[in-house]
Amino acid sequence: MTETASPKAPAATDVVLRVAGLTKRFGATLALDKADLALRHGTVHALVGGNGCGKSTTIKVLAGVHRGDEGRIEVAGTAWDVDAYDPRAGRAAGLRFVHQDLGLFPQLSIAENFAFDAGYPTGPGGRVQWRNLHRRVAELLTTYEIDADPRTPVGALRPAQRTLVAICRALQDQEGDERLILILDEPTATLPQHESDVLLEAVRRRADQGQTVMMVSHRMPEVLSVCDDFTVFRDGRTVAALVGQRPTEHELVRHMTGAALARTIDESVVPGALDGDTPVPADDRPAAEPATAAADDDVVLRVQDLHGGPLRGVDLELRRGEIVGVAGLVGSGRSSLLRTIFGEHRPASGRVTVRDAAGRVHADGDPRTRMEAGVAMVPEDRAGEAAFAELTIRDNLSVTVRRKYWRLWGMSQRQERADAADLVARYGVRAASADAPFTSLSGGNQQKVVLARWLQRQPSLLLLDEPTQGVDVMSRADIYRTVQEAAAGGCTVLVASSDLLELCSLCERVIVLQDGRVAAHVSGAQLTPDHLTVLTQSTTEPPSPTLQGASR
Ligand SMILES: Nc1ncnc2c1ncn2[C@@H]1O[C@H](COP(=O)(O)OP(=O)(O)OP(=O)(O)O)[C@@H](O)[C@H]1O
Repeated sequence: MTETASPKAPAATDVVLRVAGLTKRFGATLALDKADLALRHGTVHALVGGNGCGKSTTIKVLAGVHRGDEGRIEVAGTAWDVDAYDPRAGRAAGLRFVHQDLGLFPQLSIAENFAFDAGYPTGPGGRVQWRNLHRRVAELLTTYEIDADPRTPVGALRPAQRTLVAICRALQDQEGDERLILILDEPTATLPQHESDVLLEAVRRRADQGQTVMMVSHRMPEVLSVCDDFTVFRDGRTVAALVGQRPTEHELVRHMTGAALARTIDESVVPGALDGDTPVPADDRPAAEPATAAADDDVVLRVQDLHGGPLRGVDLELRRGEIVGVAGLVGSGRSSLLRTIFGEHRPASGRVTVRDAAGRVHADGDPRTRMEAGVAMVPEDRAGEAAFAELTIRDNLSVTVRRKYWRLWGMSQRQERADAADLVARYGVRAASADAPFTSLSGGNQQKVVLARWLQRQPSLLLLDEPTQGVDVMSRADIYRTVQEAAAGGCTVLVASSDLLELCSLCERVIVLQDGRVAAHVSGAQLTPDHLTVLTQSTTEPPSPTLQGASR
């Protein structure tokens, strides 16, 4: 395969969705630059590329959220110039979308979520025919092999089940119609490994039965395991269309980055992070010393018998410069642990002490006092919780270090601008300029900005919740490198992640939470994704396989 692998054009009769020469500008930003895409009937198609390369914009043009500037769209034989494209006609021709936020109402039952979309069946006098609704939804759930009762609230479902319910709902009006084309925007971004496996198996089965699926994902191993065809975007252009081929992860990354940058990543400080392997041969890892062996003045974080929310008696000690991971299923208490340490949640009982850079020990506090003590926290929902959407990228970068720009005569905008430009370059933020609005950034680039903002504070304790969710494979290597450099400089890092490979790449040791308790400490040769998968799922896992008959 060459860098701009000349696309092996799918046979015209096979193609059920074709995007040709699609261009889209947002002001000065050229988001799509004559991009092409062709989906073959009955295949799973991966649309991949770095943050900000135009994947979501393509989906949004197809869904009618944005109007394209130039190009053509063809769905099931009907073609439009983009300025005449009507998303309702696209839908009538078979396009169906499941966006990352799923658009489900967690407090409503599965059946009500279906009815919300398609309407409630009613009888004489407009009364809702609940029995009909439940029967119809139960049939659909059976077809999709979702092992759940239509009366179950969506919020009680496991994550992969929720995504499957959203998929099933999107297809409900014409279930079984092979003309439907399902478009999934990062369906597995928030799912732990075993949950994404369940989802991907279901997607694969649908394609084997004739459904066409396109998915966007930053997780290379998973697209390689499930997809038939690959389209790679770079800077808004199609740089490779790989039809019926099995590229390697390195080949895909080379297309995404251009060969020169791919070489840099190959030599990244996280060997193996692109290979889907355990990064460092397990036997070569130094076994982590038990935390209790640490000299007292070396302990930066001490958590003692912590209770509150889902947490049930957590004990933990982190030494200066350590990177420690937190693994666990959704609901195991990962995020609550980080938030309680940061002072956002008040513990019911127990104690959290933090040692600042000057060696002073601070007992429980709120987020403000924690920040003063040198603690930084990057939450999971960065765009929603951690960013100032209405401000510029520069404002978002400088907001935590504003004091340093004050001079006798006022703010030094020049210094602030120079620092912002430096951070934008260092973290590979793809933006028209640092003065662009934060909301104009792609999802992955928003995350890079929030991370950059906190890391520049040079915290003594850094709490990271899902630090690379939605971040492209190239930037992920940059982020790992930055975190490791911070740790080498004395920063202590506690990182919660559902990406077990990430934990093994980044951490010296990992604690496994189950139902709010520390179920295991893992380090040295034991620290492998497979072993962590077993530990996170053992004993307290709810019993049901999500899909009846799913082979796992
Ligand atoms: N509403 C908007 N206003 C201005 N610029 C935008 C808007 N939406 C997207 N862009 C810009 O268009 C480019 C493509 O963004 P897009 O969201 O399509 O990328 P993406 O490939 O989906 O990225 P990610 O993987 O980070 O989600 C980016 O430079 C982004 O900043």
